[in-house]
Amino acid sequence: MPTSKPTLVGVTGGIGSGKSTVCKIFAVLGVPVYNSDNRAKSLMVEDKALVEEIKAAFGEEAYSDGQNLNRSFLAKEVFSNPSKLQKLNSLVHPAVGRDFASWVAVQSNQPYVIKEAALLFETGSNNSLDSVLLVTAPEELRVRRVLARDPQRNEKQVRDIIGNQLKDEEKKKLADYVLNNNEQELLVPEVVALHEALLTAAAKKAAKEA
Ligand SMILES: CC(C)(COP(=O)(O)OP(=O)(O)OC[C@H]1O[C@@H](n2cnc3c(N)ncnc32)[C@H](O)[C@@H]1O)[C@@H](O)C(=O)NCCC(=O)NCCS
Ligand SMILES: Nc1ncnc2c1ncn2[C@@H]1O[C@H](COP(=O)(O)OP(=O)(O)OP(=O)(O)O)[C@@H](O)[C@H]1O
Repeated sequence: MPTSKPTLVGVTGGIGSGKSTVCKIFAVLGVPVYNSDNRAKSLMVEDKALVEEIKAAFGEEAYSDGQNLNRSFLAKEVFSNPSKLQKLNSLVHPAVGRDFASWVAVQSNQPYVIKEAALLFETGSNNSLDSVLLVTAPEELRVRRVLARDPQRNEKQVRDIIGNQLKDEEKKKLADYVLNNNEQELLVPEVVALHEALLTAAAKKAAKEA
């Protein structure tokens, strides 16, 4: 039954696991999805204080024409340099956290909503969610998918990104649900089954709080 405060579900997974694909199916089922990666990129352009902090830390080159996020420059800077990545994370993640809270505040009458993020356990933001679904796939399949999807990245760059993310074995210990997106099972029925489980969990939580 819909509540005024929705249950908060995280969907995470390493690069190329298929979490965006899974979230597109949840969205078709009517579940509101907050895409942290996309929102982060918007905030890195729209949030003036954040823009100034990024320019101060990474130089004017972080923006092409002074205003468009220079993603390829930043990707080269941070994904092969953990301390630079940590610096960028420390600027961007608090802004995303505030933006997500404002988004949740206007999601009334929803049983549950989804926060999709490449990094959830790594940032500790799982602690403010009710449950987390981890999407996994074998690493070699993930690398192949990303190289096919992102022609601008080479294999070393993809493996560097993987190296900056928590390993699936560690994430599995922290996740409430795991979806193995290894292309051996049909994805849509698996997401529909998870949707039903999440609706049941949200209804139980709402009944307890009523
Ligand atoms: C460095 C940036 C500009 C590169 O942009 P680009 O379009 O090339 O890559 P994209 O954002 O699509 O990221 C590619 C993949 O890398 C992984 N990734 C992104 N940010 C991070 C990070 N901080 N740590 C580890 N992996 C990351 C994700 O799996 C992601 O899907 C961008 O990734 C970024 O701003 N990252 C820092 C902010 C962040 O942490 N965003 C994600 C969570 S809010
Ligand atoms: N079950 C599947 N069958 C076939 N292709 C798939 C499947 N799942 C994902 N893909 C493809 O693999 C690629 C990576 O998937 P997706 O973009 O959803 O991953 P992601 O986890 O969101 O990655 P990133 O962290 O880079 O944003 C996409 O091109 C997608 O179409």
